[in-house]
Amino acid sequence: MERITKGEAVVKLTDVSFQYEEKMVLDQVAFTLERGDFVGIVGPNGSGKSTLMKLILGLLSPTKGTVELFGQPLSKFRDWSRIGYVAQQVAHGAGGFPATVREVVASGLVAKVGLFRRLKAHHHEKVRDAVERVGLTAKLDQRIGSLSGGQLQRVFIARALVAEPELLILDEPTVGVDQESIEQFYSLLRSLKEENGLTMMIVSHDVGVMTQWVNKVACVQKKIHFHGTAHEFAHNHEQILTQMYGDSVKLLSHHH
Ligand SMILES: Nc1ncnc2c1ncn2[C@@H]1O[C@H](COP(=O)(O)OP(=O)(O)OP(=O)(O)O)[C@@H](O)[C@H]1O
Repeated sequence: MERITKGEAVVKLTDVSFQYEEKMVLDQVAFTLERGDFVGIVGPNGSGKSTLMKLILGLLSPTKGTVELFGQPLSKFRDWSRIGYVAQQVAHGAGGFPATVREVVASGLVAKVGLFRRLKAHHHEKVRDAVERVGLTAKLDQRIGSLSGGQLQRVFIARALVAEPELLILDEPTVGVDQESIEQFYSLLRSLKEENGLTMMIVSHDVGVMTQWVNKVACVQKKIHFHGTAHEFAHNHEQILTQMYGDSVKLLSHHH
């Protein structure tokens, strides 16, 4: 598998518009994610963040414009194991589900192994390795219902990493995680990114914390209102957020 070198586009959206029936959700969006980026996506409720992710994951097709993944048009892209996805979780929604950490993480190999194939020894090795990378080796055979919100999120990260993706996409992964664990969570993401040479994209409403850990920020509300370094965002965030959210920007100020 040819790995793209730093600076090249892992994701490229050109002039992308998307509408659900009559409703225009994204309007002529240009967006590039370069290899090695850790991008935080910011925007109010209903501003099109999840839609942007679904377009990148191939779950939706643009009404207009083109999406390219690893230099290939979406229609030709096949190797989805290059992209890991951590879906939005309902807090502790998986609590009653009687699967162990090992089983949940192994389910991340479906794209590689096939749904009904038996896992081989080297697959079990990958599962143990992914669990170790998120620091949950001691919980390998515990049921996920017994874990805290923060631990559960790490299980989902391990599941997304087990197939060794190059791009990891996370949709509001800190919902249901307590404030103290959120910092640990971002710290883990950053070290996973560095150790594995990952490109990452994260949507989160905890803007104040998130923007301290990412290196780029993109603000989405139908269009891309801002796309730059986290440093540039930090210097202009009041202006950028007021433009998007109005007065509620004050809600964020206690983080700074
Ligand atoms: N399947 C659908 N059919 C019709 N409209 C939809 C559908 N999914 C989303 N929408 C609408 O599209 C808009 C953008 O939704 P999207 O989920 O992308 O926003 P978001 O920024 O991720 O929001 P949130 O922060 O609340 O998760 C919203 O107005 C939403 O109501």
